[in-house]
Amino acid sequence: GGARYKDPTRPLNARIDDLLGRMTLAEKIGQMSQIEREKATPDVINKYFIGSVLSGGGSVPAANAPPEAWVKMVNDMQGGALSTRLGIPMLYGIDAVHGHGSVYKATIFPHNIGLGCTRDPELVKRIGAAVALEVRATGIPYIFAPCVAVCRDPRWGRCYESFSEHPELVQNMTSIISGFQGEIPAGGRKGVPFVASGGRRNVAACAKHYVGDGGTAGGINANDTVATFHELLSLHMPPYYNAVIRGVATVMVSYSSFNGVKMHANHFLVTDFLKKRLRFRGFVISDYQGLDFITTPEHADYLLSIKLGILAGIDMVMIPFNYTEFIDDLTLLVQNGTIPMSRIDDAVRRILRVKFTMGLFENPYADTSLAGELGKQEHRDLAREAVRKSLVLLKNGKPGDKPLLPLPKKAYGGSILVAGSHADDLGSQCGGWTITWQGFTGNNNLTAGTTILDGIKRAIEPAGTDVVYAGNPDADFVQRNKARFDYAIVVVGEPPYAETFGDNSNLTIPAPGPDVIRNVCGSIRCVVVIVSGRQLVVEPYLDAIDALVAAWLPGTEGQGVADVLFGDYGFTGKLSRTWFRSVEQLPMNVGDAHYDPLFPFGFGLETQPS
Ligand SMILES: OC[C@@H]1[C@@H](O)[C@H](O)[C@@H](O)c2nc(-c3ccccc3)cn21
Repeated sequence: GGARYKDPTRPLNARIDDLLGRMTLAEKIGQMSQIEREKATPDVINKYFIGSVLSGGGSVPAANAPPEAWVKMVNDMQGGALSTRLGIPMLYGIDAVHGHGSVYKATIFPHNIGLGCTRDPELVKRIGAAVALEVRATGIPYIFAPCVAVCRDPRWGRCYESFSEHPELVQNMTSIISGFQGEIPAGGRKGVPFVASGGRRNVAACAKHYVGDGGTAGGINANDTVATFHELLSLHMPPYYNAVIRGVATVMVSYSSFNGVKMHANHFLVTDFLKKRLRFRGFVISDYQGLDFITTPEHADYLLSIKLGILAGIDMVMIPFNYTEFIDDLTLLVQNGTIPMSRIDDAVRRILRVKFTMGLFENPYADTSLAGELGKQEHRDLAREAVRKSLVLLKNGKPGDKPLLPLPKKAYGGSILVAGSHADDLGSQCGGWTITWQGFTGNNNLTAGTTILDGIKRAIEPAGTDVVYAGNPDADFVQRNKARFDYAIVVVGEPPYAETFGDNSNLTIPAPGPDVIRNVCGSIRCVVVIVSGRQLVVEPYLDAIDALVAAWLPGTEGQGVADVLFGDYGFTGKLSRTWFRSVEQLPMNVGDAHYDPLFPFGFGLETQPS
């Protein structure tokens, strides 16, 4: 009958050995190449034996593309791969880091900083399973998630992608991997790549960014993590222990350096530690142009970059555009003996192991049968539950006052005031990695969701109470009207950002937030809700504020904020990060010898459902 590797009844390693033994160098190097979808025509995939394709942030087949369009795009590319001599299926990857963020009408869940505040690994696992279904709805089998960074400095632009500053909390949240990929069956082998259900309702995951991405000096993105090996192992490595045991299929290398050595060129940490000591058996993927950035300036010596990266132990390269240069240079390096064939074979073996294990050979094509999973109400309800559990109540009533929260749903003075830009801004409440790489602001129809203001209006009992919204009320407006309002809800915060665009050394609430707080809270009992990717400077305003809530980046289900503000549910969230008094204290993390926080790690007031 057909070639042994095509026979799913044969042992995994027999299939790998049979296929590897048939492959030319060009076919092997093709498997190690991941290109951007803009370049990935069926012909290019066929001609260069391309093994993987990605969507970078915001790279979509069309604006507001429905699931069917995604499925068609992925399947057309797959046709190019399956028509090669050996018919090895290609693997399509995308960043689904808080839901299927690039896709129109996907459910957008709270970013990881908020999920860490839920302290609920089971909830987070359920989120992983829901995200996997929404990703599969679009025909995609692989995601560049979860980020398991241990962010040690909130000045880092990616701190919201980190579950916590505390390694143990991040370790607990690796349960999301078992949601994405499926749970290893009882008695099943741990520590080997695992994707359940024959790759129909689960996706291959990616623990990132290996290692120490959250520990860079000053929180400067992609910079240098200066630490002892012991500090690295105790602070940044622990989530990878859990990820490997849970069968994570892939690991992505960090742009950052460890004590001045680029992680993308770090043979000791990638090969000796991750592959040998931790016995990681999946494949290691570079970050986007990660090889180019090994040199300064980037791409200054691509042959050297490839040599260092591949010899360090990188198996798949997120090139992602100039694939002919990569393929030609790697071919040259193998043919002149710089890179031994054994290294190439190890890389290809790992890639094939993941593709066989996840059922990609048996199910290379997607279908539209799961289209209804995208943005399904059950997933939105799950996201709303996550929003409720992620909010942290930091203050509830001034000294001597009775608590302000939960708020009454009726205002006996006739009105309540909602103020602040972030009350009515779906894009800002979602944050980065939403529809585009950097995210968006406003309520345009770029995706579907419920703003915090929408949620407040639905919670308020219609009769006899009107909700007045003012994005940026001045002192005069408040003075003239304050008697009308029983209380005010002030929602301020950060604009969306991603990666280096989020690096920030002052962490002040962006204007006009502080003015809105002062104008409103100076005259009306107020609860301030902060929508942000991290802790911000609040101490100067704290005395004027009656109640303070950290909402992080809640995503599309803004209703969850109203649920706890109005007491349908109690506040239960606990800080996943230390809330500093001032940025001069940073970095300052739980366990530090000198620890003088405004609100400590683990802090969170509770309220009872009313
Ligand atoms: O989207 C793919 C990966 C993602 O998985 C990584 O977490 C992230 O570090 C990343 N940055 C870029 C990227 C950075 C600058 C310009 C263009 C793209 C691309 N990517």
